[in-house]
Amino acid sequence: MERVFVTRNLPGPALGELRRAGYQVDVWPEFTAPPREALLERVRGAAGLITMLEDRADAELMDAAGPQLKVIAQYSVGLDNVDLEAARKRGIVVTHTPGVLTDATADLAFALLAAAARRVVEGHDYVRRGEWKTWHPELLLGPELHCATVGVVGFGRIGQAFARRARGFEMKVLYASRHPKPEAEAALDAERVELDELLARADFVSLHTPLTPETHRLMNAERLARMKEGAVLVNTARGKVVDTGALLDALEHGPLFAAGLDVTDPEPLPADHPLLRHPRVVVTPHIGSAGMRTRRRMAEMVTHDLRAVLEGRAPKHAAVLP
Ligand SMILES: NC(=O)C1=CN([C@@H]2O[C@H](COP(=O)(O)OP(=O)(O)OC[C@H]3O[C@@H](n4cnc5c(N)ncnc54)[C@H](O)[C@@H]3O)[C@@H](O)[C@H]2O)C=CC1
Ligand SMILES: O=C(O)C(=O)CO
Repeated sequence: MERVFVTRNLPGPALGELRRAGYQVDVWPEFTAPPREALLERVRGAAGLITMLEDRADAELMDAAGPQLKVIAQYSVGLDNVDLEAARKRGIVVTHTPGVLTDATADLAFALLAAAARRVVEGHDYVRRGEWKTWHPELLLGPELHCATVGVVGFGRIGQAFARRARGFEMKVLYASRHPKPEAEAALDAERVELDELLARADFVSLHTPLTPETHRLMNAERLARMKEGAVLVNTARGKVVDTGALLDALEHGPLFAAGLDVTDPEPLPADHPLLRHPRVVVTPHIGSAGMRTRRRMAEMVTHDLRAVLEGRAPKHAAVLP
């Protein structure tokens, strides 16, 4: 019986189905990720791994698993925690979950934009503190969403889905992308511009690139300083795409009005982190894809692809096919 190690429990029936199909499914029982030593120990002898954020799937892990390891099925679309080259060299297939989580993540990005701009969390805290004494024309003013200009950085699946939501609010869409996207441009009446121009013109900037050496700290002090006065930054990509210290500085002394962050650096963000003391920073704990239906479908995708590899068929969502 082939063994599969799963680094956290998954919602829905997918793991039960994998067991019924004859696999020995070993699930890490805790809510937090396995510590490194435990991870290296538990992967030993596995033919397949289901990994996710916080699991460093590198050469050391692959070698600790052993030569029978055929597939790493990553329970996310982002693959920045997986060493794809190491997998390729060892003949290990890597799969992931593109597409299925696009709408859930775009929904959350838009929710963060609305919450940060219109001060939803700040307003809630204000009421909870018992400070709501009267209606006042100057209470908690924020920038308008409708008819604003939004800048989308990384115009792939989630970036375009976010832009579709922005169009529903009659926003003008600018995008920065390595390659032109003429079809999406036409459908969304979007304008491709250089990143610096986007930062100078957009009222709201939403980040949707993968984390790569090129996008690491893409939003550094210099770029944050180029943003429009009163702008709002939304990050549902990866925390390391933004320089956290520079972000705080841009909020306190620079042009930024507010930020909505689903991903942070560091991540998880400690409760005493200075970002959480800023009244106009809204943080969610990396829940972009956490729609109930989405997370079940992600579980189906990883288990179906994992079985495909172990049973000699082609997986549908391969990032590495040696
Ligand atoms: N917060 C969350 O829970 C989630 C976060 N994500 C993050 O969102 C990312 C994007 O996901 P998808 O849209 O599905 O990927 P995608 O591959 O469809 O889109 C990414 C786009 O970014 C572009 N890009 C890459 N480097 C760039 C650069 N330097 N400048 C401008 N554009 C650049 C790519 O060409 C591509 O068009 C994932 O890699 C992941 O890190 C994804 C899902 C959930
Ligand atoms: O899919 C991803 O990349 C995530 O961050 C979690 O769904």
